[in-house]
Amino acid sequence: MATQVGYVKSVFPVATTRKISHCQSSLLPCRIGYTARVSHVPLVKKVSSDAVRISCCSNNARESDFGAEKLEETEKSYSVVMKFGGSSVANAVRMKEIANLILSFPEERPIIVLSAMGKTTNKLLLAGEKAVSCGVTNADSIDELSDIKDLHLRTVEELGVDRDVISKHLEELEQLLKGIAMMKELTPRTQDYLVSFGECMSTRIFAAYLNKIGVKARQYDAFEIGFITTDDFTNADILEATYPAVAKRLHSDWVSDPAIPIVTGFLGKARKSCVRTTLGRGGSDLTATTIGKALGLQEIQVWKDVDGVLTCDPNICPQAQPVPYLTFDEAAELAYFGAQVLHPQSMRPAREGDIPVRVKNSYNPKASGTLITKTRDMSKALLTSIVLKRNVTTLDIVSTRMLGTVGFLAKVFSIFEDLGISIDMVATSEVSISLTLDPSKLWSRELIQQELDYVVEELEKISVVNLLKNRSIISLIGNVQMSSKILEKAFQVLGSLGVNVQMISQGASKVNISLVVNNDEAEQSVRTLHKIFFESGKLSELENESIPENGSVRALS
Ligand SMILES: Nc1ncnc2c1ncn2[C@@H]1O[C@H](COP(=O)(O)OP(=O)(O)O)[C@@H](O)[C@H]1O
Ligand SMILES: N[C@@H](CC(=O)OP(=O)(O)O)C(=O)O
Repeated sequence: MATQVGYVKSVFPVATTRKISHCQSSLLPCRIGYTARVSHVPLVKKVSSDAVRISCCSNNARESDFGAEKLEETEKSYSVVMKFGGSSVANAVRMKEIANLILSFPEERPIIVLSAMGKTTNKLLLAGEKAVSCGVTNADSIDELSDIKDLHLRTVEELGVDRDVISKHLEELEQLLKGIAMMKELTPRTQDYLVSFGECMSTRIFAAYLNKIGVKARQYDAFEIGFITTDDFTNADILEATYPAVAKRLHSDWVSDPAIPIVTGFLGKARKSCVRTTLGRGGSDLTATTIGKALGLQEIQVWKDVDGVLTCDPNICPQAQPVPYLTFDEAAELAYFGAQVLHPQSMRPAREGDIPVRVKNSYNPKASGTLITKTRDMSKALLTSIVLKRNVTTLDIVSTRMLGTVGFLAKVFSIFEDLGISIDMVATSEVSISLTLDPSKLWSRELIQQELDYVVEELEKISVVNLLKNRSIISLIGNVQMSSKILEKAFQVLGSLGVNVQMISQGASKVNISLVVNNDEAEQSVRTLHKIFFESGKLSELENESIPENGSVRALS
């Protein structure tokens, strides 16, 4: 395609060197009234008073090709989004530390995303369950409500901010629990409304504290600034309309009255019913990456209570080590297959916007953490991380009719589609399919036993079905180009433990090999695999290829 040079009346507030890939279409906020030099651009279309859509059809165009002629420092908008999880803002002391941490990066122009304080979300869920249960007639008797009130009022007091910033929320929360106790009804929709109080209060307290110490901050409820989601309460998906809406709102506020935005994580607004939704547990990570993509920021930072993404869940393997670099694909597989450290959907916006994600430890900011990017040097990589997903159900579906039959797989999958049950892993042969069902999607649904019975009933019309519960998926995240080496070692380890692998699948993502084993054998298997791959020498990298002999595997187990 021939290079074209044109001029539009706009300025991009975000100065990045992000590469715009071939024929990618980006919606970027800009300010009207400035002249920007635009090259390689066959199509520039104004879509609102302060945004243009650029369709770029050049292989090598970079965002800097679209830079403003004169972009003053003061005109630059945000550079980074920093998300702090519940453990990072658990009390007044932690909030003060987080404020200092933010201020220790004076060169950044951050947007802050916060989760609810400490275990507040769990307590709100428990309070809801108690309110709806028999025997509870009044919210006053729910201990979790008292704990939530104590924590938030104590924090306000210790930070020296006005308790008015949350007093209305605490009153409303009590009223809501009274209503639930009276009606004995707690729908997923009400549950989302109930848990939203956590983030609404943490952000108000923190914004008030920053203002008190002289740092201008502004609180935002995500459901008021354009986070539009599906109406799937408790696990809503972010809709495309979110990106321009959020960018427009945050950007125009910055232009008219600059202040650090403090945004509620985890929350959105249902497109159809217009009420509050939540993005699934741990959803504040997704809020952060959505903001990162919406504003085309330089970096997305998620601050946790561990030194980054680790080689394994530290609760299973206390020796787990931080992984310095990951690709979006690796991080997404790791999150999807059960590593609590990242929300399963959170990598999607970052990958689409090609924005680096840095996972850092708010308790140990000096630790370098994990940097997640589109690509990394995989030439020496073997294994990156081991992930365990427990309580998985597997189905073995055997049909003699599958041999040479058209449409058998389609029929099987349509049965799951009709019921909205998602499948994690699939392995097929000429006459059989084995698959695993996602436990988080499965067991949170009330009708599940009936639904499973129905699935089996439907499948039995065309096959012989064997349903097996209490299984676990061990996912080996790494360089699947080296799958023979990884599997050779993994099977040596599992064989020495007497563990029978019931199913194996190597996904198209090229970064994940998943193995199904019994629940009661899973943790020991993961611990031993971790010892062999990560603790005995550097087997996780190809540089040092000396694989221990069988004997040493046994010795370690
Ligand atoms: N592979 C892993 N790497 C890092 N942490 C993990 C991993 N698997 C599980 N975890 C757990 O995830 C926790 C951090 O995630 P989370 O609690 O959601 O953080 P936050 O609430 O700060 O966002 C860690 O404390 C750790 O126990
Ligand atoms: N507070 C919500 C959302 C969240 O992201 O929390 P955290 O960042 O603490 O995992 C939850 O507990 O699920």
